[in-house]
Amino acid sequence: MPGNLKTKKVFLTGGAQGLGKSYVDGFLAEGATVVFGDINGTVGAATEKEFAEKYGKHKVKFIKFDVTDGPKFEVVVVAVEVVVKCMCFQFHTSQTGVVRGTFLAYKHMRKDKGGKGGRIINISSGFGLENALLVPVYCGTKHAIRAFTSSLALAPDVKQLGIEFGVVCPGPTDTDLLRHLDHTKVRHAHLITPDKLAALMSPVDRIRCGLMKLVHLEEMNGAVLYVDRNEMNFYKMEKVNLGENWPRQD
Ligand SMILES: NC(=O)C1=CN([C@@H]2O[C@H](COP(=O)(O)OP(=O)(O)OC[C@H]3O[C@@H](n4cnc5c(N)ncnc54)[C@H](O)[C@@H]3O)[C@@H](O)[C@H]2O)C=CC1
Ligand SMILES: CCCCCC(=O)CC\C=C/C=C/C=C/[C@@H](O)[C@@H](O)CCCC(=O)O
Repeated sequence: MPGNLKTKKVFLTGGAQGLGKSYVDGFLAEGATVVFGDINGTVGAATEKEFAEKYGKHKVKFIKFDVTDGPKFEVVVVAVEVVVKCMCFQFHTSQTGVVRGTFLAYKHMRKDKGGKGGRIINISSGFGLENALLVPVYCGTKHAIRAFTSSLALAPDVKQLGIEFGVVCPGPTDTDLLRHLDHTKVRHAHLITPDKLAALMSPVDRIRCGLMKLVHLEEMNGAVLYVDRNEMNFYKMEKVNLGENWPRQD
């Protein structure tokens, strides 16, 4: 359980804007030191400046990188661990980045290899829990992220290694992703008008509250949080995978 975050170092990806930026803000507000990466150097630098003014220069650092760039990702994760030697959270915006980043963080945090343990939180979506006629590819990647992370949480040695895995599944949220949705790429786009979509969105703060609730769980391993403007619930994965984990433990 992280308890007081003042001594914690948090690492996030996709932190320049939108939900990632809001998460950076949430951790900084609780006193953590945050390193965040993003592919967008201009917006990332502006976000770093904004938070450095609000929370202090030494509390926040931005690194421009693409989560699909393996070698750079490794350097970033290693650097964070070496510099701060403490727990690490991470968030990703692409599936390749999620898988690679999760294994890198796992490798550097595991206690049996000299790490300090920590929590790895991946960002899925409400579409990682249900099907989505309009965006099947996106939906498939979000299911993959959710299932990948929940499957890692099943490992019998996680306690011993000091690592916990959790997932956040936000509902529709007011960020550029939805505000600037390219309707030509959405299948059967007539089924949802921009007005209807806008009415469903939560403010980013609402999702950040959910994330911080997950972060403060006494035991986080295996937690899957769904949060939208009306609901904030932890789900048991049995609901999604029909009650079976493979291989079965009977
Ligand atoms: N906005 C929404 O309704 C929901 C969003 N999500 C998820 O939350 C996450 C964040 O989404 P939003 O804040 O809405 O999007 P956004 O588009 O506002 O922000 C995404 C950030 O990720 C960065 N990024 C993109 N590709 C990158 C890469 N290869 N390497 C490093 N950084 C990269 C972008 O530069 C940007 O700063 C995504 O995983 C999204 O699928 C989940 C459910 C709902
Ligand atoms: C319970 C509902 C929760 C929904 C939360 C979300 O994740 C909202 C995101 C909704 C739409 C996202 C669309 C993303 C689209 C682009 O990546 C686009 O290029 C998709 C390509 C088409 C496809 O996925 O098949």
